[in-house]
Amino acid sequence: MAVMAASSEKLLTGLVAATFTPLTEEGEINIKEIGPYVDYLTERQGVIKIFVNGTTGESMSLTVAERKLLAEEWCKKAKGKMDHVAVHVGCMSLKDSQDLALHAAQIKADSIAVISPSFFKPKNAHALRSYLKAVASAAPNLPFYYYHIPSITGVNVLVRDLLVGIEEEIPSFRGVKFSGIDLMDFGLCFSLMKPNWSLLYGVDEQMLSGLVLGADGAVGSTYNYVGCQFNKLLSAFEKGELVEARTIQFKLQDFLGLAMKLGFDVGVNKQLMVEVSGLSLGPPRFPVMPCHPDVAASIKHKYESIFPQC
Ligand SMILES: CC(=O)N[C@H](C=O)[C@@H](O)[C@H](O)[C@H](O)CO
Ligand SMILES: CC(=O)C(=O)O
Repeated sequence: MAVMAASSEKLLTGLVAATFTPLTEEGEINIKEIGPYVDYLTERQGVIKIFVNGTTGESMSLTVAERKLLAEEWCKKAKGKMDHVAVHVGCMSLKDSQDLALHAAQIKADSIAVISPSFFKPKNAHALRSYLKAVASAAPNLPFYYYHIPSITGVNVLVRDLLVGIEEEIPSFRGVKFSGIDLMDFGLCFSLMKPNWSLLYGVDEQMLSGLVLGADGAVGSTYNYVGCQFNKLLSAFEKGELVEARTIQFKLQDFLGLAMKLGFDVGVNKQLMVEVSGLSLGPPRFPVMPCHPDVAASIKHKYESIFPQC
C-alpha cells in the first residue's frame, strides 16, 4: 500500500486557478495587488486553490528573486482564505529549480510543481525523472507534482512512461498537472495511479473530457474569470448531470474559439482578466506582447454575452 499522506498535507484536487503575475505599468512586480487578487478569486469566483508562477504567471520570464517575492506574498495573502497554494518552481537550471523548491518549503507552500526544462530537453522518461528527482530532493517533505505542457516545452515524454516506479524515486511525488491534449496518455496514467496521488487536467476547453477519464481536478488560466461557472460544471458532473456540464463546457469552447482566432495568448488572457476583475495586473513581460485594445474589446464583448454573472 502507498505511504499515506501526512495529516497536514492537502491533496491538490478540484478547481485550481493558475494566477497571472501582477506587474506595474513599468513592468515591475506589483506586490500590493496580490491581496485584492486573492479576495477576488475567493469572493467573486468561489476559487480557493491557486497555482502560482506557472505558465499564466509568466514564470519563465521572471527572475528567481521575483519568483520568491511572489510566492511568499501569495502564501501570505492566501493564508486563512484559501485552501491550497501550489508553487511552480521549474527553471532551465536545476540549481535555480532546487533553490525555488527549498524556498517554497520555507514559506510553507502547500505543494510544488515542475515543468520540464525545454532548452536542453530530457531525451526520455529516465532523464526527465532524474531531473524531477533532483528538484524534489531539495524539498523532500513538500508534495510534488509534475507539470506536463508539451505544446510549450516541446517535451513529449509520455507521462505514462514517466510515472512507472516514480514513487520509489521521488517519495514526495503526488501527481501530475496534465496540460496536454493526448487523452490516451492521460487515460493510461490512471492504471499507475496511487491512492495519495491526484491527476489534474490542464486544458480548460476540454476539462469535461478529463473528468470523464477520472481527473481529480483541473488547473487552468481561465478559472480566474470563469471559476464560478466551472465550479458549477464540476458539481453538475459529480451529480451525473452531463447536459448541464456540457452546456458550460461548450460556452468556454465558444468563447475561446473566438479568442484563439484573435490571437489568444498570455497577453490577451491577462488583459481580459484585468477588464473582467478590475484588478491592476499591468501588461505582460516581453516577449509576450500587450493586448491590442480592439482585440480586448471584442473578447470582452464575447465574454459578457456568454457568461452571465454567477
Ligand atoms: C498553454 C496554457 O497556457 N495552458 C493553460 C494551462 O495549462 C490553460 O489553462 C490554457 O490557458 C487554457 O486551456 C486556454 O487555452
Ligand atoms: C494554466 C496553468 O496551469 C499555468 O498557467 O501554469
